[in-house]
Amino acid sequence: MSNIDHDDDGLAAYRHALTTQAPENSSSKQDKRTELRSRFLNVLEYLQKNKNISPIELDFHRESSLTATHCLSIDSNFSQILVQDLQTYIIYHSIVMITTIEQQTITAAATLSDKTPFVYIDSCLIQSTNEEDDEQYEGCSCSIEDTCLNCSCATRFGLNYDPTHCLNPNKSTPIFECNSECKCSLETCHNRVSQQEDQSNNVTILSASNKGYGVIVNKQIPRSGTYIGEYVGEVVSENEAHRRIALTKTFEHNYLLLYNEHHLQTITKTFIDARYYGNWTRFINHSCDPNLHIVPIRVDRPTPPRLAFFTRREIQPNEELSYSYGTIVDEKLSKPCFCSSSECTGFMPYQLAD
Ligand SMILES: C[S@@+](CC[C@H](N)C(=O)[O-])C[C@H]1O[C@@H](n2cnc3c(N)ncnc32)[C@H](O)[C@@H]1O
Repeated sequence: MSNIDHDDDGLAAYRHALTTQAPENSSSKQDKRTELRSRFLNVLEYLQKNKNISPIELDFHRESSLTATHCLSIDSNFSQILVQDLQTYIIYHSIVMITTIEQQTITAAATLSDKTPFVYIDSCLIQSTNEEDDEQYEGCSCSIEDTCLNCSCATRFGLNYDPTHCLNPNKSTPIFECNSECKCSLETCHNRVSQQEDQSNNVTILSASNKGYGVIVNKQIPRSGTYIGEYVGEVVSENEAHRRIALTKTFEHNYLLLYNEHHLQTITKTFIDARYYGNWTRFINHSCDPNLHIVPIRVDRPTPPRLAFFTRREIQPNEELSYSYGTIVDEKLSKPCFCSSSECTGFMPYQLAD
């Protein structure tokens, strides 16, 4: 970075605080959290006193630091990203120089002012009011070493996955995975793919030019049908979804995903909002020629389905992950699309058209 502020009115202490790792001998995650939090609050205090930072920017720093420290207790990898984000943001404002941050995270600074702070979660937040939704599926009668290739869950609607854990390419029927009532184990069962580790350790979140943030893969994903991750967030009602979308300004990123499942004459609609609570998949952008698609999966209960991303083809290192946000394009309501694929229609799908 060439844009460094060299004044040293107490800055050295803050630079030191940000560049050094939390002490290894911190006895617990809680200690690390407290330590990190106090470092960031010190930085905030410094910014407030010494720099001309607007209340909105200050709020952004405060929110990010709290989110980052909160995340530390949930997922240390991701909290690392958020912590880096906060540091990068400070660099962006030429306040301190952090030498430990990777170049690609620095690039992300360009759009950090657009970033909505959020809380990292591993599974959807569901407020169920309908008793039918709480129905637990029966389990299979397999043993703990079974592969479940032919068990009652796996064959309920035809084969779900092949023995290498890839989605059956001919799959068009609903997917039921083995559930908490089954005796089989995560280690040997082939019918628990969306319950296995996702690709979060194989991705980097970075600035994707005029799309805001995006997600690229670090290592090649060779096979079509590979499980990538689950879109998690708050599961909201249709009314609440419309209320939230009406409050979203056109220039803001939208994290509300509507998934329609058509069955005979009925449509099951699932609304998941990852704006305030989500995981890394909330950063996956739209493309008119996407390399991922969403597959609804049932594990314990009928609703809401888990919305799982699977690859549609081989994905190369550094390639951006993308899926199609929908098919309805309204040139008056849709935002311009910057996916830059040869199939690009020029417009983003209008997500909440009904
Ligand atoms: C679920 S968010 C994706 C992550 C987002 N880019 C971010 O920085 O947090 C969806 C928003 O990203 C932006 N976006 C996604 N794909 C885009 C594309 N192909 N062209 C333009 N903007 C895109 C839009 O603002 C959209 O509402």
